[in-house]
Amino acid sequence: MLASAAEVLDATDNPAAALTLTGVACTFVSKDAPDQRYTAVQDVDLRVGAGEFVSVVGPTGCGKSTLLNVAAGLLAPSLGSVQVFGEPLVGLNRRAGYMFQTESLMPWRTALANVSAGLEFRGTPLKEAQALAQEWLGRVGLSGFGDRYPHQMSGGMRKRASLAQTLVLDPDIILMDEPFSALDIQTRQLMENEVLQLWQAKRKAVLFITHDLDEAIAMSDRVVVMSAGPASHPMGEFVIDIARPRDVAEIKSTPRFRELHAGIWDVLREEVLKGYQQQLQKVA
Ligand SMILES: Nc1ncnc2c1ncn2[C@@H]1O[C@H](COP(=O)(O)OP(=O)(O)OP(=O)(O)O)[C@@H](O)[C@H]1O
Repeated sequence: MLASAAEVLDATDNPAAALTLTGVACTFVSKDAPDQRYTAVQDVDLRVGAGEFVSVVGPTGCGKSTLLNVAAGLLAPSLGSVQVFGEPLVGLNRRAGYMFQTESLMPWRTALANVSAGLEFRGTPLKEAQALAQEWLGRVGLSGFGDRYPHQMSGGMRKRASLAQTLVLDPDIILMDEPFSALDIQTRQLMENEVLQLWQAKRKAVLFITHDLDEAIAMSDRVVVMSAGPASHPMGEFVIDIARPRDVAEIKSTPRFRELHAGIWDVLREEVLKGYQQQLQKVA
């Protein structure tokens, strides 16, 4: 269901927002030719409520990762502002945990040591850090694998360990950039269901970036559709009114899922085609 203007306004005013981007623009300046600029995103208003699961979908290169980097505090916007639980974000977003597409595990550390690393860096005593890491390895189904090094684990196991590595720090906001795109479809569905179960138990705010509209609908409370770049911005926002708990594989065959998919794809299709044309022009 396309969110009404009143609903969006109401959400923006809600003081419980975990993350609020207001009027955000990001312009990149070419290192070799400073007069060449590219505005990836512009006029972006985006809000993630406390405990809300929001996905951002959009054509390739539209600026999804750029927005996540802004939310993480890794990239300062050229214009606009970011608020975290009502406070202006300055520097790194310390209330957020990240899970990116790329591998985050340190190859020289075991699974257990990888999961405990963040706590150790924060100054948690080693024994306590290891106990918490072991607990989280159990939650992601890796109890017996704490002594394995990343190269001794499958892709799915490494993703599980990365998930534990992110969640052990108990962040209030979880930022995920296509975390499961490298996995085969079965493993991916298992991981998606596991993330939903963990999220349901802890109800953190999640900003989830994905190319995959099915995944966005299956996981989220709300799906935000970005326009094709340059100056990409949200052009549609859909409330996913499908009951939870959900099984991501099962709900895809329900009439409501298909209806939502058709509605969102209607908005997204043209932008995907534009984005694809732009990619071709860049290559040519
Ligand atoms: N540091 C940078 N310097 C210059 N241009 C950049 C930089 N980071 C991103 N861009 C450009 O900004 C645009 C948006 O990139 P971004 O990676 O955010 O898009 P995306 O939607 O996440 O892409 P994809 O869907 O392919 O992962 C792209 O055209 C990219 O080339």
